[in-house]
Amino acid sequence: METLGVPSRPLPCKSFLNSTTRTEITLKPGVFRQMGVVSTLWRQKRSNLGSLTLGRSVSGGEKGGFRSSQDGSSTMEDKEEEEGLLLGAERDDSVSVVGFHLIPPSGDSKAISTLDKLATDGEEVTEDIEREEKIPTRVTHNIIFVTAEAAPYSKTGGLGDVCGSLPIALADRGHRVMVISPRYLHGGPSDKNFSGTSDVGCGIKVYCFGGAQEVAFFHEYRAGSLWTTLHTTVLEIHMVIFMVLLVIISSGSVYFVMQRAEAPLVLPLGGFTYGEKCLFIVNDWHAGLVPVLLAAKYRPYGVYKDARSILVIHNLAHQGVEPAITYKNLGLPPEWYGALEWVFRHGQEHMPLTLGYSWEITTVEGGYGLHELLSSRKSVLNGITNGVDDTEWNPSLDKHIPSHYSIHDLSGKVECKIALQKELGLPIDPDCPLIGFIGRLDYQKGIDIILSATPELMDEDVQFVMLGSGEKQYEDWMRVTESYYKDKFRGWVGFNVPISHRITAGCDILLMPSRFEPCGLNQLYAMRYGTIPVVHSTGGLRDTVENFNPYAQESSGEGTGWTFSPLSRESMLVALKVAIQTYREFKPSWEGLMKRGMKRDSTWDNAAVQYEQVFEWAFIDPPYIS
Ligand SMILES: Nc1ncnc2c1ncn2[C@@H]1O[C@H](COP(=O)(O)OP(=O)(O)O[C@H]2O[C@H](CO)[C@@H](O)[C@H](O)[C@H]2O)[C@@H](O)[C@H]1O
Repeated sequence: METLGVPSRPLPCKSFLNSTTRTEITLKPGVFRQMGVVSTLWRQKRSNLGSLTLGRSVSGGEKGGFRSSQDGSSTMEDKEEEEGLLLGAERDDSVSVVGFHLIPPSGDSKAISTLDKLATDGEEVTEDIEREEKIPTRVTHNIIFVTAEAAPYSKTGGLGDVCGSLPIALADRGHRVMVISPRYLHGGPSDKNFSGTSDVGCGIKVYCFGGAQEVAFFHEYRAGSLWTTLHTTVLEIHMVIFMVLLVIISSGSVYFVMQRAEAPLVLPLGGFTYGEKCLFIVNDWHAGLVPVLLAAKYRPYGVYKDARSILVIHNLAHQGVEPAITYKNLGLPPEWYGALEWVFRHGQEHMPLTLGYSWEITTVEGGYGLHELLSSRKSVLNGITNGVDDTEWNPSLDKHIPSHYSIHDLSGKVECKIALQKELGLPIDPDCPLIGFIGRLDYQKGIDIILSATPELMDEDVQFVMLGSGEKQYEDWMRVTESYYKDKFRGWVGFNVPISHRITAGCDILLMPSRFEPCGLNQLYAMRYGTIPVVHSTGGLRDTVENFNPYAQESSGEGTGWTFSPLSRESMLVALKVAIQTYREFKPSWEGLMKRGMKRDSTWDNAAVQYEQVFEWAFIDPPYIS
């Protein structure tokens, strides 16, 4: 069998960006979710710099270093770079490459060896660390997150939150974690999110859409510990932001570039690479080709033969459906077409859903055409509830809110409410129930239900604030409604993280009538802030919000909010009115609701433990090799 990918001799590694001229050519803010992407792209006049791609063909492979070929294949180049660090392969007993070490260009024998540092084989047992409250990690892995968004670098919704927090939680549990995400530059203030990253010094070339896409990697090492008071584990997490340097023909190709799986093999992060015995966590459709690439382009040549991949579905409704020609443009082997072939059916309506999301997506209503496929894979389909990043969403530390508070002293919450009313120009009235909504303005979030119920809701003595952006019809509706109900309604059109924190802290009730909700984060944040969720009983909302029962526990009550079903204007209004009445007339019950929500254990560490269980299962079966 031809073996590709991992050079047996030192691999050149040098930045494309050194000694080059960059010209900014395109600027188009990304609408990541619906595929309209693209970040700022750079055109580069390149000098004769080293490059690397891996792929199927090995023509010309008798030479030394890698070089790319037009069909997406890889060849090796004999020209070694005159400057820069070289990488030497390290192999385990089965001669599989498990990592690389750095060799100075001079060939100095004092190369940095990784053998004693590198945890690549997924079998290493971590040392017993003093963790009083955490379930200890049994096995550590080299984990590669591939994602279109990762906060704080980029975020348009919950995907950014998860991929900003879960990697840190896993790193804190002893795993070596890398996050690969695009470097979106828009020429606006958000560009500064990337200012802490620096050029790794390794570029690769990816052939797709009929041309070479030159990719540079930027890196930021994030150290620290979420649990510094409990123990002193040093986090090791590498944020790898890549930048595509040539014109992208198709907006989706930026995601394809993101998925080319060379980064663990070529990037000498922290002095050594991740190696090929790693675990890819690929998120949503943007990263969905990684398992296909592993199986079709790497494993047949012995590369990544011990790697595993896990697809995390955050939202099945968005699938990045492309015309068939895209497959050819990606340069994937024709025999693998069947792995991707699927015809999108337009116009599917959602029925109200009643059980957890991992079950919902195996049904006709929730599967968006993939229910049969997912049903056939039920044995490897698991549902994990997201967590709350305590460094970001914590009412006693939150840098975005005017007063801090905790379960032991709630007085700051009313101050947050008053400040919010002031900021929004609403009448200041700490006793008036203040209802909030935060989210994308689209069909998933049940905005149409809110729209139909608002006139009746406005008959009540309440205030209502909505923060969101999305479909223009709903944005327009928010503006009109605000001008109509000046003393009661505020519609903040836009994406604004600080305001989202102040609404979460200042409101009494958070409304989420989502048509479907894979997990949902805002209800978790709300409960953490003593804000009572009123939610449609679906997916993750149903899993996380416990319906209020005032008579339980010898009349001291139980539950953390209200869940209503079916999804209709009427049932939502009933739930809201009961919540409003409870707020006004049953203060002790309300405080009980607040405190139970605030006490909920929603740490990312909990979720990370469940992910580790899935990792364990993923490594039991051998990977598919064609
Ligand atoms: N206008 C605005 N301004 C500021 N912040 C805003 C905002 N609109 C939304 N946000 C923020 O974006 C995030 C939204 O996360 P959600 O999980 O609620 O929904 P989303 O549908 O994006 O995520 C998908 O992925 C996540 C992650 O798995 C699942 O929880 C979810 O069910 C699934 O639909 C929250 O942090 C929220 O505060």
